[in-house]
Amino acid sequence: MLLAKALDVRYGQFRAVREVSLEMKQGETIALIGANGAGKSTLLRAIAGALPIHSGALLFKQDDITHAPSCDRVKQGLSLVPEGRRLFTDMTIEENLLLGQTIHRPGEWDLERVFETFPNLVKRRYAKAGSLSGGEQQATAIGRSLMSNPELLILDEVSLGLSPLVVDQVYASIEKLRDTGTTIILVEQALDRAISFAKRAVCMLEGRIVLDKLTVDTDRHEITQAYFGLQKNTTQEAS
Ligand SMILES: Nc1ncnc2c1ncn2[C@@H]1O[C@H](COP(=O)(O)OP(=O)(O)OP(=O)(O)O)[C@@H](O)[C@H]1O
Repeated sequence: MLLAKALDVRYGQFRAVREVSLEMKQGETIALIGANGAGKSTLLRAIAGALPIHSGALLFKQDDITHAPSCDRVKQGLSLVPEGRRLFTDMTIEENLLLGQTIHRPGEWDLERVFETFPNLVKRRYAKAGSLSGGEQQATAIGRSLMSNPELLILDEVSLGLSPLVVDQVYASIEKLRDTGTTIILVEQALDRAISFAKRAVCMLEGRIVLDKLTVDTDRHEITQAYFGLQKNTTQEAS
């Protein structure tokens, strides 16, 4: 589904993502792990087309999308739920959700299904997004992505700023998506949650991937070592 070959992403002269290669199959779930500043958001934003790729190649369903604009990537089925949600605060939940549908990708997701998946949004359907709680905003941001009927859903720090109870609710929803076969890349700071959610753990350190393993083949200790750069590179083919 996704193939990244030696991706470099830069801010001016600074290489925030360095020679990252990653292959992902349909239905797979990856937890992207790493310390603050490791390059996770930069990588996800480059995959989604929100940042230019300096060098390397990116293929989605075998099409070269290295330099494709983000709207074309959404049309092809790739959708990012960005860190910080980025909702239109003066628009209602329903209006924000409908924005996800403007590209008219066919599929099973529509307003009704989003409200079924996130029942906490039903009562707030006509409320302005700016007046929502953090959890409601997160559910709206995920719902807006789902409205584009994505084949690859990228979730950047979905639990950021949410209370533990609300995080549980958001995870219950995205676990449903995972279990129905949606391909997901997720950035999650809570290591235990990341490991239990995803089939595969990919850890970044200073812009590079330093560990890439199936979660059944690794453990908290090994990931923590990679997270802090305390062991030698354990990147391997996870398939
Ligand atoms: N707009 C920017 N301009 C310049 N440097 C940036 C910019 N955004 C991020 N960086 C730098 O790029 C590096 C990677 O940042 P990035 O946000 O991708 O990391 P991250 O792993 O997502 O971190 P966090 O967990 O804190 O969100 C960091 O050194 C950061 O300071």
